[in-house]
Amino acid sequence: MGRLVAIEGLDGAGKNTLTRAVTARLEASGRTVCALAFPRYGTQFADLAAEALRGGNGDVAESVYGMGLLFAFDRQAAAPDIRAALAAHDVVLLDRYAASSAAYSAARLGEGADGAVTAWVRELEFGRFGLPVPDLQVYLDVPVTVAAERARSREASDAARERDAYEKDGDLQARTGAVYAGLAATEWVSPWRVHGVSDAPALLADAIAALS
Ligand SMILES: Nc1ncnc2c1ncn2[C@@H]1O[C@H](COP(=O)(O)OP(=O)(O)O)[C@@H](O)[C@H]1O
Ligand SMILES: Cc1cn([C@H]2C[C@H](O)[C@@H](COP(=O)(O)OP(=O)(O)O)O2)c(=O)[nH]c1=O
Repeated sequence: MGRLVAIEGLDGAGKNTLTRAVTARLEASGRTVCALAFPRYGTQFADLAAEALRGGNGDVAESVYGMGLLFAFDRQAAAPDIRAALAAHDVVLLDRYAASSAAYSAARLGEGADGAVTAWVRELEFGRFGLPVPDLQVYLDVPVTVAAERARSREASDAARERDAYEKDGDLQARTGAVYAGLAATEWVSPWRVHGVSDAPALLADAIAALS
């Protein structure tokens, strides 16, 4: 049975880049790795959520809990794939997982890491839906200004990566970062590790290798 590790952080923090570096390092040490990313674009619930964040699907995006349901259904639909990946690999790396819903939803509502919506996400996804609990959650702690600049330059170089409503909202990103720090400090759902902006990916890969 593999170890489940979720990489969390702001838009443009470098989650995808870190996931690839950690995968390469773990594979070089002989471990098998499967990487999955949420939202799972190209599948129904993820596409509904992405459209909503770009002004589609009526007033869905106005509802914090409504968006939380779409992202949660996306993960519920992927649960069989996560379980299959855990059965076949040493490590399954997730680029965003339930904590993304907790952080962005609490930030939108002006709540903290210990507020009502983070408890709702936890109960919905790990209680009612029975999603696999991560062995480790990683907060990629990058200053909001750095993450925003990376997201902006990515948008400029790739038309397919036009920033959505959350990505364009600097205040929301700052509040989301604060909630993530709180989730990590209180070990929301399972153990957390904070990965700093100048920490080497190898540090994280070695910590993940030590889990198994
Ligand atoms: N450690 C880093 N140093 C400099 N640039 C980075 C670093 N990590 C990521 N980037 C760049 O920042 C942008 C966003 O990175 P990405 O991994 O796609 O972020 P995320 O998946 O968190 O949205 C990309 O253009 C990427 O090349
Ligand atoms: C997975 C997930 C994402 N989000 C938010 C974070 C992002 O602002 C947005 C889109 O996800 P993101 O990972 O940024 O996708 P992209 O590949 O377009 O960069 O959705 C949630 O609010 N809850 C979730 O459960």
